[in-house]
Amino acid sequence: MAEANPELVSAYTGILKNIGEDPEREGLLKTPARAAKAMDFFTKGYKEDINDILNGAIFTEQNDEMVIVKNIRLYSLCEHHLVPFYGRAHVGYIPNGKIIGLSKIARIVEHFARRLQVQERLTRQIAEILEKALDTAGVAVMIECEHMCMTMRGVEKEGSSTVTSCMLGCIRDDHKSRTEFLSLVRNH
Ligand SMILES: Nc1nc2c(ncn2[C@@H]2O[C@H](COP(=O)(O)OP(=O)(O)OP(=O)(O)O)[C@@H](O)[C@H]2O)c(=O)[nH]1
Ligand SMILES: [Zn+2]
Repeated sequence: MAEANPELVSAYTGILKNIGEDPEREGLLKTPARAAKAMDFFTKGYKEDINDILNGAIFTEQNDEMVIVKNIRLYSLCEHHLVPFYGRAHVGYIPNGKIIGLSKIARIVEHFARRLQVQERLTRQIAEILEKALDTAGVAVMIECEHMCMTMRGVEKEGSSTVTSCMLGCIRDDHKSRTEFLSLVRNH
């Protein structure tokens, strides 16, 4: 595994000191390096190129029925508090001559989740990249997450969840497509 980023390591050493801990005690000696590597992983989306995910996984196919990948587990970091929010994404689209490898839909979710986010923007970014890459007839993304900034701190509402959606093209405009998406994702 790559070495930890030295600036991040020293920032975490500072955090340990500032919360009243002793970074020299045995249990914490490697903690700044471990935390730096963990933070690098939580934000790995910044270093990825979306084209590496998309390239080679888009195929010509004359199918115009809705495709849905649901219950894609995601973990992200709230940009306001740097604490996790996590849950599931449901992604659907209606092709318009092109389809994408199914695993790439989960990789797209991962790409945009692994950075500092708000749930609304995450939802929209996933929908917009699919629309752009596939020139879809319609796209729908629904995300349900628990925000730890609302459960383990702040308002402390354990069990509350936030649902966001972004619908584009015919799924936004056509009542039947929208209902089809909603009924398929709710049926789990
Ligand atoms: N819309 C949106 N808000 C979020 C998201 N994640 C966290 N927040 C909210 O961001 C807001 C930040 O509000 P502030 O009043 O500046 O922060 P705060 O004093 O820590 O607020 P509390 O969480 O209410 O204690 C809070 O209401 C959070 O619930 C998100 O993904 N989307
Ligand atoms: Zn937050």
